[in-house]
Amino acid sequence: MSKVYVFDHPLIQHKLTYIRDKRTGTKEFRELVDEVATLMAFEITRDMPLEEIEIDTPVTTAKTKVLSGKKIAIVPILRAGIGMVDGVLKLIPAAKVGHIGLYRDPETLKPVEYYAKLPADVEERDFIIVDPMLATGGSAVEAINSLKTRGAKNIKFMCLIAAPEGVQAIQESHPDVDIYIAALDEKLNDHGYIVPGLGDAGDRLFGTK
Ligand SMILES: O=P(O)(O)OC[C@H]1O[C@H](OP(=O)(O)OP(=O)(O)O)[C@H](O)[C@@H]1O
Ligand SMILES: O=c1cc[nH]c(=O)[nH]1
Ligand SMILES: [Mg+2]
Repeated sequence: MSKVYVFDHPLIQHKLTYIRDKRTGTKEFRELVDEVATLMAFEITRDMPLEEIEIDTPVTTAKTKVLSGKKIAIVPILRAGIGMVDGVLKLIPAAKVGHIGLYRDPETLKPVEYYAKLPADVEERDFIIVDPMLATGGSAVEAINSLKTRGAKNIKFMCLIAAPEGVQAIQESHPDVDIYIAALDEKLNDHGYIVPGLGDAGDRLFGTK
């Protein structure tokens, strides 16, 4: 069963309040999403493997630790996931970036894939899928399917706000994928929007509404 981690650090909660606020404009919304993505990346990398090396400090020789060079790929679900990429790259600058293009059909709420491009060495990489919203879970489940079909084995899913329905959908379809969220909201409304949520993440990021 997928584990669910809620990163409710005070800084994340504070920034999320302004992300949710409908008075927050595009520029500030984008900056805040970027900042929260960085803070979440700090938490999500806690289990990165280390190895011991020996170095000379100005005082003595010391055995100390460095990252053991695990290969990471960040995969935003287009469009809204793009808003989280740079924030994660600030902490994992050597990561490769793949893209999965999906939109949710407004009538059926089912995801429609229109693009996929991943790093060539898919099987050797650990993937972090990023998308601000996990609503019905249709897009996340489809993005994970898409990665697995192309050979990905180790996948994490990271979002800002999740609905219980979306968490359940990932857990049922992909119990090997752990879920990292900043807030678990109450429910979905009749249009499949998260309540209280933040509205349409893509539109708020890119100023398209
Ligand atoms: O869990 P679900 O019910 O599938 O909904 C979540 C998806 O909906 C939004 O994308 P949207 O379809 O609005 O596309 P956009 O990013 O291009 O705006 C969001 O960024 C997720 O990808
Ligand atoms: O609340 C929601 C649900 C899906 N997609 C969004 O951008 N917001
Ligand atoms: Mg959208």
